[in-house]
Amino acid sequence: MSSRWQQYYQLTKPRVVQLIVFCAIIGMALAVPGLPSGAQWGAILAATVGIWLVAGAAAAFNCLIEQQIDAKMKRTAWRATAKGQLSRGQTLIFSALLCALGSAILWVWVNPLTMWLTFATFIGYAVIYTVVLKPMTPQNIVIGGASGAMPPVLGWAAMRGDVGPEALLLCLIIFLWTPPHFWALALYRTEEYRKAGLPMLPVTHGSEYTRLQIFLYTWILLAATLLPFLTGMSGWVYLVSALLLGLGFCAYAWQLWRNYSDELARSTFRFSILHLSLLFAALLVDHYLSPWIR
Ligand code: HEM
Ligand SMILES: CC(C)=CCC/C(C)=C/CC/C(C)=C/COP(=O)(O)OP(=O)(O)O
Repeated sequence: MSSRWQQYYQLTKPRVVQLIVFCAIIGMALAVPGLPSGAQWGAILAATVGIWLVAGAAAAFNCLIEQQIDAKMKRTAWRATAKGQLSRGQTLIFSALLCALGSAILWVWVNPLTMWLTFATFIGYAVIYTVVLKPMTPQNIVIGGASGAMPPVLGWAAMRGDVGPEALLLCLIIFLWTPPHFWALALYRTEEYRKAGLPMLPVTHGSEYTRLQIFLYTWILLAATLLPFLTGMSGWVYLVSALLLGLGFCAYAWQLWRNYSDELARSTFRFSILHLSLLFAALLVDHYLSPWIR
């Protein structure tokens, strides 16, 4: 890829968006009983591409708004917007084009509900979280996390044309997962956030309080991840996976609370990504295996 394309591509925060799209695909798979039919495969493809583009647009818009903040933090200073390699105008056009193209795909080949929900998610992250909440309150990622939690709802809406309780349950799981995911990172990046003037929880309330919050959230998250089994939505394969992953996350959070080190915070952050990826993979495997095992 030429370096200019690479710069634009990196603005879409590809790794984060990959997991977001994966969670949306699981939402789609769970909305269809059994294997999808020929026509459903078309909708799955269109919804995947549409959600991918709009999520990438939201990430690029975030880079546009945070150009100066990104330039102050080591983790983000390399971004083309922060370095001045891409102008505000170029970034705005790029984000608008991705958003328009993704929305059009969702409107034409999926359904209007999915388009509107995806657009609302774009506004939730790019405007409400980035512009309003992030510079204002240490609860920024708790409230703003609602938009990052939407992908299973978008996937479900794409296949069913409605918002089912099953999808809302998956949304709740990502919503509760987000605080320990982000605060683990914020713990070993506290000084960077302080310098950038952002009121992240470890900056405003200190390390120990943040670690306690992480520990409490991992337990609430573990309880919430049992709900798909308890409501009959998923089977034993999912339950065993959720218990192992959830207890693993609680164990990391306990260690982090009692014996803090930056290295442990980094490992906890990495584990959070593994946790969500495997939990959603387990939902998928369970969905196809359960009819044979029950
Ligand atoms: C408001 C909600 C969220 C916040 C504030 C947040 C924050 C962050 C931050 C700051 C990073 C960057 C780590 C780095 O530069 O090393 C990151 C990485 C990551 N996040 Fe999140 N996150 C949120 C929601 C999500 C959601 C909903 C997902 C997926 C469903 C997700 C998946 C990931 C992944 C996969 C990475 C790793 C990226 C890489 O390895 O380069 N995040 N997150
Ligand atoms: C339409 C749709 C599905 C949208 C999804 C929205 C989206 C991309 C959510 C992911 C959240 C995310 C990248 C947080 C990074 O935090 P940050 O922005 O504080 O991180 P930074 O410091 O790296 O910029």
